[in-house]
Amino acid sequence: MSRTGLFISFEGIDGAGKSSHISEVADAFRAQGRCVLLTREPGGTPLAEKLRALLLADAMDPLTEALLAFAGRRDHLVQVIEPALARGDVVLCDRFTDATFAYQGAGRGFDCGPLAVLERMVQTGVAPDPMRLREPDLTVWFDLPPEVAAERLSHARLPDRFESQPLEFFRRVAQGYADRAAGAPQRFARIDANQERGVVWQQLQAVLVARGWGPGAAAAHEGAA
Ligand SMILES: Nc1ncnc2c1ncn2[C@@H]1O[C@H](COP(=O)(O)OP(=O)(O)OP(=O)(O)O)[C@@H](O)[C@H]1O
Ligand SMILES: Cc1cn([C@H]2C[C@H](O)[C@@H](COP(=O)(O)O)O2)c(=O)[nH]c1=O
Repeated sequence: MSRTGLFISFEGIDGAGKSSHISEVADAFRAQGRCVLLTREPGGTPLAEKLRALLLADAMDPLTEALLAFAGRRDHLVQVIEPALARGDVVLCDRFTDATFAYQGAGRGFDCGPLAVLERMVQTGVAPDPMRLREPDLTVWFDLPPEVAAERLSHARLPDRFESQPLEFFRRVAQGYADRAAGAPQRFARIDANQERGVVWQQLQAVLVARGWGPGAAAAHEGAA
């Protein structure tokens, strides 16, 4: 019996708590007998990981950032995400295209029109229906005030090129995510990330249950790939 692949992305400003919770979501799906692919953007393939290293370290203008992000995304979709979805796997991706709209669009102030053109070029021609725009089935948005995220990160690690940006940059990025969520309310689920870990996890579980992907949902995944 084949299963339908699921594509879930996790979004939010730096330090919002995505990475801390993705492995719990992976365990929840594995407990249902699902194969889970954990991946990330920028990155996810050898080529895209090289582009990630450039994006996070080298100075460049916003268009160059956007082009590198989308180039890596195309490779990631073709090499990793689409084959996993075709197998019926659950793909859990730490960031996807909403990050480009939030960081390069809202954060850097780059025009969203060309980003939307790139989104369509990069994310079509990969799914079984070549006209279909490949998007996550669900985007979990960790919403956290930038001040709280900065405080959390100050104890966590050395900042990269994005994490070193001022609070005002992250206020714009957060607004960018809010705008993306408002534009796709069925795809987005907002998590109040300004809660202790256990409460954040409870919210995540509630999102999975609401989508029919909670504990005991294995039978519901059976179907055409
Ligand atoms: N609910 C929470 N309460 C307090 N601290 C938290 C919570 N969740 C995560 N943290 C801590 O906040 C820091 C950032 O968390 P994490 O790395 O998961 O964020 P992230 O969204 O993946 O960030 P980035 O996108 O920059 O990688 C870590 O030190 C983590 O231990
Ligand atoms: C996909 C994507 C990411 N970014 C930024 C956002 C983060 O600051 C870094 C990735 O670091 P993380 O610790 O793995 O979250 O890259 C971006 O600016 N544009 C994008 O499209």
